Amino acid sequence: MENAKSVKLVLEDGTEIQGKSFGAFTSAAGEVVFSTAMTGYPENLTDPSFAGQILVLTYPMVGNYGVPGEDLYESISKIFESDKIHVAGLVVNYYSEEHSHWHAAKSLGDWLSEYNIPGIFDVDTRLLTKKLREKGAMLGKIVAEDDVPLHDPNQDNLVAQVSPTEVKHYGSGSNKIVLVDCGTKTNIIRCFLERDVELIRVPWDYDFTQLDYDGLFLSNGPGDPKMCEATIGHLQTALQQDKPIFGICLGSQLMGLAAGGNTFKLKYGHRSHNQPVLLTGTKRSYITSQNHGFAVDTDTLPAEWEMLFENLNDGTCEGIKHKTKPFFSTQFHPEAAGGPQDTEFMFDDFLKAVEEYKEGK
Ligand SMILES: NC(=O)CC[C@H](N)C(=O)O
Repeated sequence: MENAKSVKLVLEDGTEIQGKSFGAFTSAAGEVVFSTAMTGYPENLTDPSFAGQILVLTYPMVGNYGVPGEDLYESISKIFESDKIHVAGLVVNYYSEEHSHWHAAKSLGDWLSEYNIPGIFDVDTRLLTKKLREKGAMLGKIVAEDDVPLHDPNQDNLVAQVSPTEVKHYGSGSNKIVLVDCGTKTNIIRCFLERDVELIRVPWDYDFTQLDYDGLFLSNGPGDPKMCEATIGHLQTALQQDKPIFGICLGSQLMGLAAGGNTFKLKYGHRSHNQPVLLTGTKRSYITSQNHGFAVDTDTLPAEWEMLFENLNDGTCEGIKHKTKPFFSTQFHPEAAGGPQDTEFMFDDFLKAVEEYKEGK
């Protein structure tokens, strides 16, 4: 892009990296995290779990397939993971303003501008990632004209900012599932609606314990799971019963906390489409899509709980399960979007548990 204005990326350790502006020419602060996924920027940027984060992409060329046009299905997006861009900023190496794809409606830069989100390109994102791997995720900011203070998004209740304020109903089916929306990705809703499910989507702090349902689902979401006290409280009531519960990512962390375990912040998190996980007690591994900065500390889980999946790169917890009740979770994203769909069977496993519960098994 000729004529691109200069902007810089500043990290909390004092590092300053000069680059060029695309998207909105504005300043923004957040937590600087990296993803090694090779594709999927329309999905990543709209994933509410990225709220408050400046996303660094290691894949060297970004923007070449543009951004698809909006398309709705059951009043939710068919394409995007929510109805807006959630990242605070985007850092790439080569930005391809010229895009080409049958479904592209606009360029990545124009899309970022629409939501007033700054992008910076001409940054050696692999070198930057090595730094983030050594020092851990850092606070940082993209600075255009006006400077902004550094800001730690993990001190905010980000879930309250991205969760809906109203209850919504979707689909029809024989299994009534309550989805606690802490910032759900729409592909989770799509995965349920492709199955025999009537979905009741409720806000993060809604008292779902009063509802009539067959199974409870806890969504992904941004920030520190310990901010979700209201959800954890309601969940503790649900854990006293026997109705199946399934959680993904933040949902897995909330299940761990409600069970009495602890969560901790990972050094730099897992964000990519090729994270290997091992199903506990087997030699079976799966390649999974991930986006998280916190994890359940398996050692703190009460005796009735155990680790369901383990990350094969660093041994951290990738899901938990109750030893006797149908409560289980994945730290990774079985709904993918983007990334491999190899673990989508987790939705079938959950619905099987729901049907067995209804049959009184
Ligand atoms: N994708 C998610 O749900 C992320 C959960 C949590 N905010 C974390 O970073 O660990």
